[in-house]
Amino acid sequence: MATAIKICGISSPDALDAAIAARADFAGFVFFPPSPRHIDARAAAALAGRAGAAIGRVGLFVDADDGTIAEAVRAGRLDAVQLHGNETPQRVAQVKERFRLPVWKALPVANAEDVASADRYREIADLILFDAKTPKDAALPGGMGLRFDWSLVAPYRGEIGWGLAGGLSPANVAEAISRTGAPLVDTSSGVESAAGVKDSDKISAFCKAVRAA
Ligand SMILES: O=C(O)c1ccccc1NCC(=O)[C@H](O)[C@H](O)COP(=O)(O)O
Repeated sequence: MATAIKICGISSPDALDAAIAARADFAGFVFFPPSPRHIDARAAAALAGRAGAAIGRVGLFVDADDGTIAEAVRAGRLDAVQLHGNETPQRVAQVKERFRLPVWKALPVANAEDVASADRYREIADLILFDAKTPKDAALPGGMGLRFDWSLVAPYRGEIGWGLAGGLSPANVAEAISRTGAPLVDTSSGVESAAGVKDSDKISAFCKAVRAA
């Protein structure tokens, strides 16, 4: 089966157009003000209108309240909600019940126990996104271009879908897929020219590399 592609942190029409032209499956919209990729509801609405049905829209939140998620779901016409903070299985279940959308739970990975913790979200989350664990004093809990030891997820046989994130780029994504068998890959800073600035050529190269893998 083809590996699905998510380009996270889309915040401009050019980046959105590049992701669609490169036939990425999902555009990630970041609703987290400290991020250089943060967009507000107005920008999300404009991007959603431009995207139409050409690409799936995943809203990324970090320990957000229902009001924040509701506004973004409406404005960005989101197809899925990605929870990238310390959300418990109970909180994931609440968000799923309240918004009636697929919920992706990001899990920070530094060791085998972190991967095993995905089991807590079984029958609750729709997809687990394994991402690199950021240092305690990091500015952001994701989107830092850090990768983790891919051999940790290679044995993962969870019952729900999963994806791989963290430091993926056009140069390493083929190797990441061949070493992990990830059904979905997610990148952000690996397709940027500066923090928060997506590079259309890198988006195109990333998607080509995934399809060639
Ligand atoms: O991208 C952000 O700014 C961000 C902020 C807060 C939480 C998560 C964030 N990004 C999460 C993603 O989905 C990224 O694609 C993932 O962490 C991989 O990022 P990168 O290592 O830069 O490819």
